[in-house]
Amino acid sequence: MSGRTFDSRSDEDDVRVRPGRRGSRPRTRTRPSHDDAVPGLVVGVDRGRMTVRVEDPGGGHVEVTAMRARELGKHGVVTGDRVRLVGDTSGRTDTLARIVVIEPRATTLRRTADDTDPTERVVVANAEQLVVVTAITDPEPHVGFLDRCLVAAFSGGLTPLLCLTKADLGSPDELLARYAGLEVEAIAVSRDTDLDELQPRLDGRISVFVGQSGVGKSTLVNRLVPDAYRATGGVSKVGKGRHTSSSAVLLDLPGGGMVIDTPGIRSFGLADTDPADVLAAFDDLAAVARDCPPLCAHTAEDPDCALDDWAAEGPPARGERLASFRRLVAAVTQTPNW
Ligand SMILES: Nc1nc2c(ncn2[C@@H]2O[C@H](COP(=O)(O)OP(=O)(O)OP(=O)(O)O)[C@@H](O)[C@H]2O)c(=O)[nH]1
Ligand SMILES: [Zn+2]
Repeated sequence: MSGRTFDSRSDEDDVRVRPGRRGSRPRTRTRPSHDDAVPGLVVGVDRGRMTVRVEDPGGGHVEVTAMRARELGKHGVVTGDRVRLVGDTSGRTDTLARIVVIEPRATTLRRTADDTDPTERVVVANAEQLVVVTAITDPEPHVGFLDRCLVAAFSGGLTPLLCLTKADLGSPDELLARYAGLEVEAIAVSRDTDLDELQPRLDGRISVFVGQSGVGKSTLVNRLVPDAYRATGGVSKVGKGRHTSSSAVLLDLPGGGMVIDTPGIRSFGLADTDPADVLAAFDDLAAVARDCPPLCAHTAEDPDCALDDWAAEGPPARGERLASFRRLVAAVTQTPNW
């Protein structure tokens, strides 16, 4: 009698549906479905080890140490990523889980690694707001840095918020005037006054804080998140606090919401960002720019840029807004002065 015996399954049978629960998805050897992988939020990354927050059945959460599974290929995992884990997700000491899925990112904060590597990399995922911390004085504001931060926010889908520190040392008016045309929200704070204006803007949202050295960012984060233990005043941060890596760390605000502090991220080099990404963040200008000639780069040198007519025909505020927009577009192509 010819025909197949029970032992003569084809290779295909091996990778197709195994008999099992009705309605279950086909399981294949090559592409595991990860239906049973556990969801988590990456709260810190340190030399290839991720700290991932996973809900526990009791309504709290545990922090699980995890590595990236090889199947993710080149896809990096960053703080703020929503991921799925397999393996030991108990969070017990000396256990290690594997990250098998990185969920699509709602926003991305990108920058170049340093002045020798011109590739933009994602440094934080899924933050809603970019809080750009700058001192009114001591150190003097670095406007190129601020402009590039704003571009990074606009092009990555984050809402920027300027936080001007050391308000006890000077007036914020000059800085504020510079950003008036952009309609970017700004708040002045100082170490000795309350944070009543800032706090409601952070509640319930994920905000990533960036700032150059000495601006008072650690002082501020410590006040917002009392158990953050960020080192201040130039003291080394290594060994202080729960997370000791130099990468971005996610911290819970007592009133709800989260802060992502970025101790190792003090500059923003942009390389792959396109001026069109900046334009997309300015609804009013983008609508006008539809009348521009093809290939118009919307700079002051483009002779028929529709934005020039729009500014000339309206109140002076339009001119300020256009000038600010063009400054940001120029910042995209600037070589950063770190
Ligand atoms: N006058 C004044 N000084 C402040 C204020 N906030 C912070 N400082 C001082 O500014 C210095 C820098 O503060 P940090 O909080 O360490 O600044 P940082 O931005 O974290 O800088 P790094 O520690 O280099 O990362 C410290 O000497 C602080 O005491 C403020 O509101 N007013
Ligand atoms: Zn144009």
